[in-house]
Amino acid sequence: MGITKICCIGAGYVGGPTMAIIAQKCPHIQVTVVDLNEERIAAWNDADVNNIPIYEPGLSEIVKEARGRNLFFSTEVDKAIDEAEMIFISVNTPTKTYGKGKGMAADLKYIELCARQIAKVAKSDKIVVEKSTLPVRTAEAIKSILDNTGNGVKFQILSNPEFLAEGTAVQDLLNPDRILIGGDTSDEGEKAIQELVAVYANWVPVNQILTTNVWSSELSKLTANAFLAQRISSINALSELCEKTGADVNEVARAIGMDSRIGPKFLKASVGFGGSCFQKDILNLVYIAKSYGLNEVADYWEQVIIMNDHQKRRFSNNIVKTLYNTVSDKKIAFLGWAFKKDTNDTRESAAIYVADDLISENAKIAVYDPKVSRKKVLADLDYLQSRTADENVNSILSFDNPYEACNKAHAVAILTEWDEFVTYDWQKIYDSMQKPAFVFDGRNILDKTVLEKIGFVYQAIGS
Ligand SMILES: NC(=O)C1=CN([C@@H]2O[C@H](COP(=O)(O)OP(=O)(O)OC[C@H]3O[C@@H](n4cnc5c(N)ncnc54)[C@H](O)[C@@H]3O)[C@@H](O)[C@H]2O)C=CC1
Ligand SMILES: O=C(O)[C@H]1O[C@H](OP(=O)(O)OP(=O)(O)OC[C@H]2O[C@@H](n3ccc(=O)[nH]c3=O)[C@H](O)[C@@H]2O)[C@H](O)[C@@H](O)[C@@H]1O
Repeated sequence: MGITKICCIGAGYVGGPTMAIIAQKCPHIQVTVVDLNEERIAAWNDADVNNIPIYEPGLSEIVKEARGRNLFFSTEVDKAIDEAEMIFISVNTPTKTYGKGKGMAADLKYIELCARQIAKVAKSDKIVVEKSTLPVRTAEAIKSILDNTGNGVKFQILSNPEFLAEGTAVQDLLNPDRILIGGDTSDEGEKAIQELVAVYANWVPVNQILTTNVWSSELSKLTANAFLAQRISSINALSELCEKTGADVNEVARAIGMDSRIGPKFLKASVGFGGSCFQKDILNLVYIAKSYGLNEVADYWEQVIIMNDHQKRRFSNNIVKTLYNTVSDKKIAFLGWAFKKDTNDTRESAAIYVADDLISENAKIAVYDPKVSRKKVLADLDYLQSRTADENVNSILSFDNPYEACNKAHAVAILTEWDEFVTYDWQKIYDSMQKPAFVFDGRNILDKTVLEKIGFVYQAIGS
């Protein structure tokens, strides 16, 4: 038969880019991305594609090509559900902030709302695809809602987790390492799996499309994120030991990464990993393990988060200690606020926690990030509820120009690895700063020899 109409619920960091690529690669399929957030949909529809709500290299060009042809953004959720043969659920699944599992379990209220809405609206058979990252066995709950509250139409539920990383979303979607599709092992389930395989096969080699049972697929997503984050916490744990022993973590990472069994990726020591998913997904994994009574399994994975929190705190403590045990009323310039380069996303960024610690010590934080607004920085700090919004406003200075951010600062802290930071005129920055001028490089991107020659006191992670 072949799918001709797709709907995606959730126009966020995953739904938007993923559907843009499907639309680009499958001109014969009409793709409608819906969201309750009117402002977000309006931004996706902005006549100037540079104003789409998500910054990803290469994305605006693809949206420009497909939008209005076979890619649509809308707030008419019911209409899009009704028309589509295949519905992707790509809504947020944050950590619960209330009730049972607070601070650990995934909050599935948005997922359940989607399932209920699909059940209410659907008049013809649908394939429902879990694109959001979900706890293992969520498909069971979705199926129960669809089958028991629907209009008697038949639903097939597939799990199709997304592995894209922000900042490289377009490339990751165009050339994925693999596409994972989990489904029911019945004949109908197999048929649904093949419908989704056929969509991806428009650009992904079929031998890279992996099909599994639905539980393996759901659990593989949490497992992949746990393994990736674990590598960062492992190298960050060693960075502290390097600082004590005279070893250099970059050299250690290079040496172990050349072992083909270990491999070179995800071994970059840093101020700590951020992003909307690593922490949330590991906490979710820990919660699931605990709920089955697997306490050793839970403790094992929880250590990845404990180490990451330690790494962020260690960075801020070191700034205070090095600046003669007080940062009160001192201007500390933050280069970078996003959780990694090439994205405007700040969720769980290490910068937020480091700034929070320093503001508690009465520091003034001067922020420059090429893609993050002052509004976002303040919202991130307010969310922590460490102090009043007014106090945050008084503690954060925002700049559109990095040289002004660093002017008269006591220290510069690198929080994000934006490429442009390396190209700055560091002599000019040095000349404008208070002396001694300190640089705390939370991303190990600057050249120690060059900076020390200029006169900086330079400290990196793990050396
Ligand atoms: N951000 C990332 O890089 C990745 C995220 N994921 C997973 O994908 C899922 C989505 O993540 P993001 O796109 O980052 O989230 P997001 O927060 O950027 O987007 C989710 C969107 O869903 C909308 N929404 C929520 N409930 C809705 C409803 N009932 N009807 C219509 N719209 C609704 C929200 O308004 C929001 O715009 C999460 O489960 C996440 O773990 C997976 C891989 C990568
Ligand atoms: O489920 C998700 O949301 C996604 O989570 C991560 O992607 P993302 O968080 O966008 O970005 P990463 O490149 O993984 O970086 C995460 C954090 O780790 C940090 N990091 C990464 C690599 C490294 O070696 N060291 C390090 O500190 C980054 O700076 C960043 O703060 C995964 O890489 C994706 O495969 C996954 O789809």
